[in-house]
Amino acid sequence: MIIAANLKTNLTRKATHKYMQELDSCVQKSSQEVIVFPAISSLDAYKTDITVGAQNAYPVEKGAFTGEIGLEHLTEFGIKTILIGHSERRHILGESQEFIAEKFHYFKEQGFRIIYCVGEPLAVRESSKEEMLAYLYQQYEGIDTQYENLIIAYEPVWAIGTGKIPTLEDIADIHSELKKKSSAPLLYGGSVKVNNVKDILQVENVDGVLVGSAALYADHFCSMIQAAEELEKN
Ligand SMILES: O=C[C@H](O)COP(=O)(O)O
Repeated sequence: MIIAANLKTNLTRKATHKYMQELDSCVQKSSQEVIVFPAISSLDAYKTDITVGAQNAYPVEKGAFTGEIGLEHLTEFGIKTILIGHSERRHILGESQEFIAEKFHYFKEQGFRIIYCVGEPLAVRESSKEEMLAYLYQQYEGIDTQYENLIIAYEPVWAIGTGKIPTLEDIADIHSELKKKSSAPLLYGGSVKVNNVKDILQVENVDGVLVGSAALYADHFCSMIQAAEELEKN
């Protein structure tokens, strides 16, 4: 399974080094694929089996894009994994589908592993299933859903950082619909915690999880990796 941590705007470089060190011993004992997305200023060439990814980068090698980083900055640390389309970039930072697709194509051309996020806000969730799926499918526009290095993460916006999650039946239903769009591994994200990860990982068509706040503590994140490990052994 794929167990990913998005550290967002948390953990300094020093704290991230400590975090990676703590996590490393956990990952050594596991056969799960573990990916960590540190804050941009905490990117580094970590000596670890954990895949380190970028939460964001501008689709350019380098240039005049104040406040952004480009391919050159990722290459310095051997980073070949990137998160694209996260709801915080769509809804807080105002990234359009067109720009997200541009980023996707740039990093696809560079052969990056892309974790591509889709998800609906609460108002859309409360509309009909058809409207909700239409909203989600619009987030696939301009994206190569057959890209071999693609992982998709379904993250309902209203479940992110709120402690609310869809029912397991709803996750199963939406994941089965999304699998029709792409056979890429499909992660669930949004309020995944130590106490619900096992149930979520057992839902059909859930190939892993993308965890935010509950992954900020290495021991909590490690418990989630162990939960996935136990499920695979049984
Ligand atoms: O990328 C991760 C998601 O936004 C989930 O965040 P959360 O686990 O804090 O709800």
